[in-house]
Amino acid sequence: MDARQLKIKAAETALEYVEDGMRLGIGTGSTAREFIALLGEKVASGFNVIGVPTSEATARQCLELGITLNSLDETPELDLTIDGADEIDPALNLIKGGGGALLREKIVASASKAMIVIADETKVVDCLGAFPLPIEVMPFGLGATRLAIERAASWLNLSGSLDLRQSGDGPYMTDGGHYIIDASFGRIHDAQALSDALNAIAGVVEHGLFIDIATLAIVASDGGVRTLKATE
Ligand SMILES: O=C(CO)[C@H](O)[C@H](O)COP(=O)(O)O
Repeated sequence: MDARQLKIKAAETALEYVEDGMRLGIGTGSTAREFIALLGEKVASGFNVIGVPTSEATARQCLELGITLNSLDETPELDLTIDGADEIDPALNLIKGGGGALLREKIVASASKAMIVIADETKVVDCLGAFPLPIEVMPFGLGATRLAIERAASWLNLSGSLDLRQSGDGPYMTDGGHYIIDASFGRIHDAQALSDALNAIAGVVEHGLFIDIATLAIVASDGGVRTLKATE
């Protein structure tokens, strides 16, 4: 199976967890896009959900498919969020934000009773960090924030390049009007400590470490689809 077929397989399985009438957080990225396409087919046949999108791109796709959308102001508590991930560790801690939507993704997933991650097998790792960690930062004070990130990382014996994500002629801009720094720290042995250190930096808006948020992962490979539950 090619990569797209694996994403569709994971998305199909995730759809089985969506019940009629659910308030649903809807993720961003190429795997989430396959899920939204399938959800759209179900909605077209009379199934009802209230979706809360995690990005403008997801909102556009949902609206094209006739999926009802609300904001988190209108619907502040969600039953379930379904989203992709860049890495998944055995405790179901994640790196997210490869698609640039990590802030809204974390807000939406945190407002949900459960979060199901959909992915192909390549996203499953023993230890987070091969994928550069996206860190969403304020454009104001970028140099100072970058230095603070470097220092915070070095206290945790982490180092590596901090690359300002680019798009076209300039820095990539998130839906929230922020920049993203992709931090290549390598293996992150203590994700909680790094999360705490990054959250303490004034110019950091959010980062792509999702700790204790995902409740289930649906992972597709050539051998079939398996579900992973968090291990302590
Ligand atoms: O976090 C994300 C977007 O911010 C995506 O869920 C993540 O990048 C995975 O994307 P894909 O399904 O395209 O591999």
